[in-house]
Amino acid sequence: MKTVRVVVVGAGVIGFSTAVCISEALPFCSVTLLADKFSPDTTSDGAAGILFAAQFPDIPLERQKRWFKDSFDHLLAIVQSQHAPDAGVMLSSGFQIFKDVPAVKKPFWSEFVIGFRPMTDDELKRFPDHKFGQAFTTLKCECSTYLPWLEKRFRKAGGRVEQRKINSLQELSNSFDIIVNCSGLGSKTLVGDTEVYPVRGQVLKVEAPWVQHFIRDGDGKTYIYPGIASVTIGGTRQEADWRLQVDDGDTKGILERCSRLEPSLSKAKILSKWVGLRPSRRNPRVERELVQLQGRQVPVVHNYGHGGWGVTLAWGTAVDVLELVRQCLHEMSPQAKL
Ligand SMILES: Cc1cc2nc3c(=O)[nH]c(=O)nc-3n(C[C@H](O)[C@H](O)[C@H](O)COP(=O)(O)OP(=O)(O)OC[C@H]3O[C@@H](n4cnc5c(N)ncnc54)[C@H](O)[C@@H]3O)c2cc1C
Ligand SMILES: O=C([O-])CC(=O)C(=O)O
Repeated sequence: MKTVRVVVVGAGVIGFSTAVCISEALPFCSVTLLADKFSPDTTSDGAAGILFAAQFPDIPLERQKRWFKDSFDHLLAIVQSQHAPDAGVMLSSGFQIFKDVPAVKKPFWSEFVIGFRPMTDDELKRFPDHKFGQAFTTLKCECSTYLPWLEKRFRKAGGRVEQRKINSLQELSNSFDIIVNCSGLGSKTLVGDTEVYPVRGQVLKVEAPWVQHFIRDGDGKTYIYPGIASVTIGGTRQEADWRLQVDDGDTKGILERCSRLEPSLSKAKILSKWVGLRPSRRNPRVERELVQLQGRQVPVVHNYGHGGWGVTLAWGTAVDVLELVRQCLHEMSPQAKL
């Protein structure tokens, strides 16, 4: 089969996962990953990286389960291999706690994480403001280590990397046969998607090696995630807020809320403060379409809009994109064996 030129736009966790998936599975494709920002300057780099998810309203639950399971199994296999220390992935055990008993006590992903169970009354005593809790072991994927590791894996599979900003998909249509759009919040301007919007999140990294378990308030605004070299504490969820500067009021609020859950954190040294804009959308967009570019129909596969769950869903949605790229290839060349 003739070499098919594929371009993946985006060097965050969605772009690199997708590029690795395609380049490893389809060796007759030449894959280029193109982006204006690379690690450590993407949104993905600052994410806490905990594998955890909320349910999207209009995506079939079976598909969301598959996204979660594929990602979990992929990262768990890394943890269980000799690559774990280089890839920045670790197991993480802890608690999600609720001030009021939630309507759904067993989220859809509870069957994929390890040892999911309700917290005991004894465990809940530590959190007098909370009435209910879930204990489980999940994974934490630190993208500032994971992205360079994926990039090496991508290059090993023959992938090429280029740093530049694209103002329109037209710029790519002469050089590539298939365009894969993983540009996150950039899709707002790149493909004119008015549905994608920022949800600002601020987090701090603190030195607190004695904190061994994660604690997440079910409201999604307060969390403590021990990581490989530091503990990420957060956070904020500010819709349609484009500010990338650290806000001192948010820093104070994060320290107060987290110290209420884990009082020893008031003594922890702050190592860094960070703000990122979650590429949010009612549902992530994982689909293909034909776009008229420079007088011809070009297959474009989209994979963006994962909001606060991009690290969690990256590998699972990349597997779907691989299937969508296969469908594009089949339409371009129905006789080819893929
Ligand atoms: C505070 C915070 C905590 C988080 N914690 C978690 C967590 O614990 N678990 C979890 O699963 N998720 C978490 N997230 C969410 C996660 O960070 C995102 O869902 C994820 O990073 C999105 O990845 P992405 O690759 O789509 O976007 P990005 O990482 O933003 O990457 C987008 C890429 O597209 C490129 N690009 C965009 N436009 C163009 C253009 N026109 N031309 C060229 N390149 C372009 C950019 O340069 C960049 O390389 C968190 C987010 C925040 C802010
Ligand atoms: O909500 C969490 O636990 C972490 C996260 O994904 C985010 O801040 O977006």
